[in-house]
Amino acid sequence: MTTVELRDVVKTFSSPKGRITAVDNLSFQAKEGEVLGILGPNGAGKTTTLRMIATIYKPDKGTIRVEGIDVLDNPLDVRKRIAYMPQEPDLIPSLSVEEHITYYLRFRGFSKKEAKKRCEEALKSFNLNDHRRKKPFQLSTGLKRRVQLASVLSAKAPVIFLDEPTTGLDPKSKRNTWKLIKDKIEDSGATILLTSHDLYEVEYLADRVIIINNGRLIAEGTPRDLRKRFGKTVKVIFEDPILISNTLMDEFMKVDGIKGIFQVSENAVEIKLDSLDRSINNLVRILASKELKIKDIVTTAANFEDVYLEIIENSGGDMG
Ligand SMILES: Nc1ncnc2c1ncn2[C@@H]1O[C@H](COP(=O)(O)OP(=O)(O)OP(=O)(O)O)[C@@H](O)[C@H]1O
Repeated sequence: MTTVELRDVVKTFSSPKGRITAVDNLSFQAKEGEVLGILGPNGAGKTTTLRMIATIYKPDKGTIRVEGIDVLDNPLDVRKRIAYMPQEPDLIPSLSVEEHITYYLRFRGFSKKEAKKRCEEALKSFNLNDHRRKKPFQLSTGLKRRVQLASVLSAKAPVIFLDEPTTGLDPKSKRNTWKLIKDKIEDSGATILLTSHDLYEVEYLADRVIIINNGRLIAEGTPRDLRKRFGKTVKVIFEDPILISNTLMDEFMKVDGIKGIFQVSENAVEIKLDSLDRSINNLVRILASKELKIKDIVTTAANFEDVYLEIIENSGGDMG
């Protein structure tokens, strides 16, 4: 079932330089139980989009629905369906861990009894029992994040925003937090909208990603699909050792679609193509014409970060 749906959404702001189009005819959907990564350089329009879904901003044009409810028709009902974990750990300094979780659940509309019960469950399942009476100043950044996650996830909202959930964490705490998020959201059934500049995080957590630049959707798919679609480097392994002389290099570089050639071992080269679909035939043709004995041609696994940067670059956009 579709939980979040945006159709042709436009949002403009006035600025000293005139009107800025922050979100430009954006359409996308997120399904129940899906983790949707929202990627894009600084200023791409991610926060504005999330704020419109959360009914903080009103779209100028287009429709946004959360569980079928239009954000303009019934903003309060939409808000009730969304739990938000902000970028900065926003724990209230005077509250202990257990007070914070209970307070958050009370604020989300749970009765005192239900909030207490859910808090106990959260303390147990997020391994926070030993820290339950500590105040934020006694907690590491990783633990503060865990308290935030415990609060947000125990509210059982159908839509959860995770805004840069591991910013400021060291690599080990980051990995622990990713694992925790993955474990806890797996059977929550919630739709998670995840924004992050950490491409490894997104690849690990997201089922699907959308990439936004200048307010527009420029790519959409699973991280794996995008890697396949945009990863354009092939490794050619020859039967015999080969030396890529300058003359041979020039000949390769003249072929339509070949953007670079690098010797990676005595019998292998990596070749960067401008499109895997279109250019592979030209590559095979030139290799055949040289009578080089080929052992194997493999698409090298493009790293998701390279793929992302390439997508942004191809969209003609500013890199942030
Ligand atoms: N309240 C506002 N008033 C005026 N302009 C705004 C406002 N909010 C955002 N903008 C502008 O809209 C554009 C999109 O900004 P937005 O914050 O949505 O980008 P973002 O993708 O979230 O960036 P980041 O990754 O840096 O958080 C930017 O040009 C920004 O300056």
